[in-house]
Amino acid sequence: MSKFSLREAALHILDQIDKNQSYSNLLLNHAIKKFEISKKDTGLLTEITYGTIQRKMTLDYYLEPFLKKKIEGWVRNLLRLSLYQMLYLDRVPERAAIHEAVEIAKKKGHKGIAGMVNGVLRSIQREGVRSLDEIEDPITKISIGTSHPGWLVKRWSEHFGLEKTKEMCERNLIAPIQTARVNLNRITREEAIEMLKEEGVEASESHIVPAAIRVKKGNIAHTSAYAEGFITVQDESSMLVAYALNPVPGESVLDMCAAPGGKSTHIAECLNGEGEVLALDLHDHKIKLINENADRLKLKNVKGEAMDGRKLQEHYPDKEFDRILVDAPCSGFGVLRRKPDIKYAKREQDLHSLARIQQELLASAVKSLKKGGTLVYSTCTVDKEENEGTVEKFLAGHPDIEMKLPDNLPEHITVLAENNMLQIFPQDFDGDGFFITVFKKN
Ligand SMILES: C[S@@+](CC[C@H](N)C(=O)[O-])C[C@H]1O[C@@H](n2cnc3c(N)ncnc32)[C@H](O)[C@@H]1O
Repeated sequence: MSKFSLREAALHILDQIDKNQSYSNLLLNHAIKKFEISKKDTGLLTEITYGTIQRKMTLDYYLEPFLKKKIEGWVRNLLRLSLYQMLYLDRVPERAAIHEAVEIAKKKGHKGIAGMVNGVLRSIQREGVRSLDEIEDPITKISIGTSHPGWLVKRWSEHFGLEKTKEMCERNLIAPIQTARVNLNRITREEAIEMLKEEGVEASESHIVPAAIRVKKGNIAHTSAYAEGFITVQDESSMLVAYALNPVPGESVLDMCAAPGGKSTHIAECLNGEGEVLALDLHDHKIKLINENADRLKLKNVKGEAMDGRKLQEHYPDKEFDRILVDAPCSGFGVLRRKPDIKYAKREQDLHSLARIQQELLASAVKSLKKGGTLVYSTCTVDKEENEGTVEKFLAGHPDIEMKLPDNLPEHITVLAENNMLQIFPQDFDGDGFFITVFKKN
């Protein structure tokens, strides 16, 4: 048995995020190994860690009246994760959460800290927390109530209105369902569901995306159906991108920002072995991920190459592609349910520089697109500057480019498009927030 408890592991992850700004998902996998967390405890560790990050600002609001002085570092994180359990986890008794917190405080600090942690948590247990109704300003109320930085809530409410912003912020606190793409060249969805059932995973067909299944129980990443390449873990919104690109067997396709290869492999599946996908990303270690994914799925027509997409013509001066996907680097605000730390790490000025890179990538892509070819621009974010803004600037500089409504998406998705641009919100159908636009070169 590990000599570290799962709450110590959770605390370690929270501290690492503060110190190194590392990503929670990577840290979690690392901590499970480092602290030898059992399979049984992994679920609770994930819930406590993600939940505490998700609700950090709300927890701080509740803690504030009980703190006599400013507390930072590991002690604040310990208070946050303990309060999270007390307020949001029915299956953890309050006294167990407090007892564990005091034990950790004794082990990591000294008697004084343990006494303070005990005092704060017991007072909250006795007196309860203050109401969010004390906050009058509506933006601040959403910001504190759903733990999204004030500048982001303000920006979103200017872009989408207060109601939609509130809905999105609330939805961002709910864990997403696990979905997978079935490699329809090899098996049907029914067969995939049957295979998974034999391995203890319960899944059903998605009514949103034709290749998708939704998991109700179990983890598909540990099944042989996954290991042998029958399925790929992918969000439903993300799957829509390859549909929008609509590649036809025999074509040559460029995926300009491809790692870890979720969409490159989907495109290759659509090509059914006829045609090629050139999958670029910046560094060799990322290309390795694309190649591993393609190998697992037994796809022979994906070629990974480390390259800055903005320098494509230096490497391939004469090559032209039938279809190009620019699934651009972005702020990632559509995936806050999976990567909650992003909302605190990003600053507003980061979005301006991302928008510049997105425009440069599109400008490079279009140079290598055949006449009559299709270009798709997508992001996993919900932001007008990076999405509509980037598209408008791109169109203004490229009179030979025309935007069109994606014509290969299910109708219940196409209706969400406005001015031919598709912005999916996490509350639309439980998929990630995504933006998809299709262009034609005349
Ligand atoms: C949204 S992710 C791509 C996800 C991928 N399409 C998938 O579905 O698995 C964006 C990727 O763009 C890459 N990237 C950033 N700047 C780039 C550039 N100048 N050229 C090529 N790739 C770039 C990042 O390394 C990152 O892997």
